[in-house]
Parts: sequence; C-alpha cells; structure tokens
Amino acid sequence: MRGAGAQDPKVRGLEAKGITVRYGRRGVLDGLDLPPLRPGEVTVLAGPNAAGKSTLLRAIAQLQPYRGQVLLDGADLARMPAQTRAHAVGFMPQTLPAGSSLVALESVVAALRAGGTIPARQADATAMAVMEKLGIAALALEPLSALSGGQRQMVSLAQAIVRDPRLLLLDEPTSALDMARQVRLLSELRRLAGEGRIVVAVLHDLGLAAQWADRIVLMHGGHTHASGRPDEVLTPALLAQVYGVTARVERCSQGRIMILIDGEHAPA
Ligand SMILES: Nc1ncnc2c1ncn2[C@@H]1O[C@H](COP(=O)(O)OP(=O)(O)OP(=O)(O)O)[C@@H](O)[C@H]1O
Repeated sequence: MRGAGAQDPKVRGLEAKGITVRYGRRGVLDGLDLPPLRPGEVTVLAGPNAAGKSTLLRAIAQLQPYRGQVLLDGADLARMPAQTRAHAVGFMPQTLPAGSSLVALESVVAALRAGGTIPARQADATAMAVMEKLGIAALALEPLSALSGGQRQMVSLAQAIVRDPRLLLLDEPTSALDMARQVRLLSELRRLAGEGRIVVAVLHDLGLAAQWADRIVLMHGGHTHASGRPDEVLTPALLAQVYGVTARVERCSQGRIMILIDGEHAPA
C-alpha cells in the first residue's frame, strides 16, 4: 500500500478532460471528456460534420484555445515548453497551408527543425528517410504547390511524423488518398502505434475506422457520445442517434464490419 502523500504513478497515454471550446458565442465542445487513450492504440474520432472533431484535435495539439485539461503521460500539454511539446506531438492538418514556395523535402526538413536546431545534412537525411518509408521519395524536389491533393497529404504525414512524436494527431489523413495509399498510410499508423505511440485520427469513412481502429470515439453535440471497440460503437442504434441514418451493420469474413446505409432515419 502506498503511503500518504505518495505520488500517483504517472498515467501513460493521453487524457482530455472537460474540454470546452467556444467560437464567439457558439459553443462547439461542451466539457468533452475522452477515455484515456493508451500507447499502442489507434483511436478514430468520428461524428457528423461540424461535430467539433477538428476543433478537438487542434485543442489537444494546443493550436486552439480551450478550457479543460490535456495530459500526455501525466504532463499538462498546455504547460509544456513549446520545444518539448514539438517533440512530443505531431499534428497533420486537414489541408496543408496553400501558397508555400518550398519543395516537399524542404517542408519536411522545416517540420523537423521546428523541434530544435539540427545540422543541415542530418536534417536532410532524416527527412529523406521518412519520405522513403512513405514511398514519396520521388517527390522530394517537387514544389508543394505542384503536388496533387493525395501527394500533399502524404507529404503532410511525413511532416507530422518526422520528429518521431509520442502523440500523433491526424485530421482526415486519408481524404485525398486512393485505396492503395489509404492502406499504406493506415498501415504506417498501425506500425507507429505498435511501437508505443498514441495515434488519434479523424476519419469519416467508418469502414476504414472499423478495419484499422482499436477504438472509435463518436462525437455528437459537443460531447463524447460513445466510445469503445469498433464492434461496440458501430451499431445501428448509435449510428441512428449520431448521424440520423438507418444503417445495417454486417459482419463479413475475418471479423470485418461493413456498414450499409439504407437512408436517412425517420424521426419518431
Ligand atoms: N475558426 C472558426 N471560427 C468560427 N467557427 C468555427 C471555426 N472553426 C470551426 N468553427 C465551427 O465549429 C464547428 C465545429 O467545426 P469542426 O471543424 O471542429 O467540425 P468537424 O467535426 O471537424 O467537421 P467536419 O467533419 O465537417 O470537418 C462548426 O460549426 C464550425 O463552423
């Protein structure tokens, strides 16, 4: 038994408690709690348009003012020195900012250097290694402005993971990718989680979420409406409550889940 005043063992993983975000007078997140998200897990944030998924991801990344608490391995991310946080957290936005004059490799090097000074040759080699791993080495010298949407998304992933963060936050990372690259990206997320990272991705495609996520958090009305394993969350009742659709959930071979939408849910 621990003695009085002993420190609690450090909680490993990501905790978000009471997250509240307002845009002017409009409340978007209303004291939202996430279940503890553990290293090794891929968590998908899902929910209807405007549910606040991007807002939550940005709040966790400290890119969005919020009330509440975000703890990474027990440390308050809001109080963490910026450079420590830059090493701890990788964020992949929904879209890369337009108008960059950098080539792809330079943009990945710039993301690496946001975590601190690093000799040029080493930075180039690290960035190039990440691009090779993602199968985009051939894009290294292409201007960002000349890339397709899917190519930009893969470069954006390279930027997010190049500092080897403990926590990886990704906002609709597969939205512009073809089937093969979706699989490549999601396999890479699984691999990163398998190495002990915490991976949180917003996905609209619940079929992909069912296949790749350890846990799905369904957001609705500024709160976490449900969370759990894909088979616990992807139920006709919860899909009706959150999306207003009539859905069938079919079990296929290898335990895969397929969701068939029959139409909009007729309100009782
Ligand atoms: N910078 C902003 N200023 C004002 N309102 C905003 C801002 N960003 C988002 N919102 C509003 O907050 C709400 C949640 O937006 P958010 O982008 O977080 O939702 P989302 O769940 O990611 O949506 P989607 O699935 O459509 O991408 C929306 O009503 C949106 O209009």
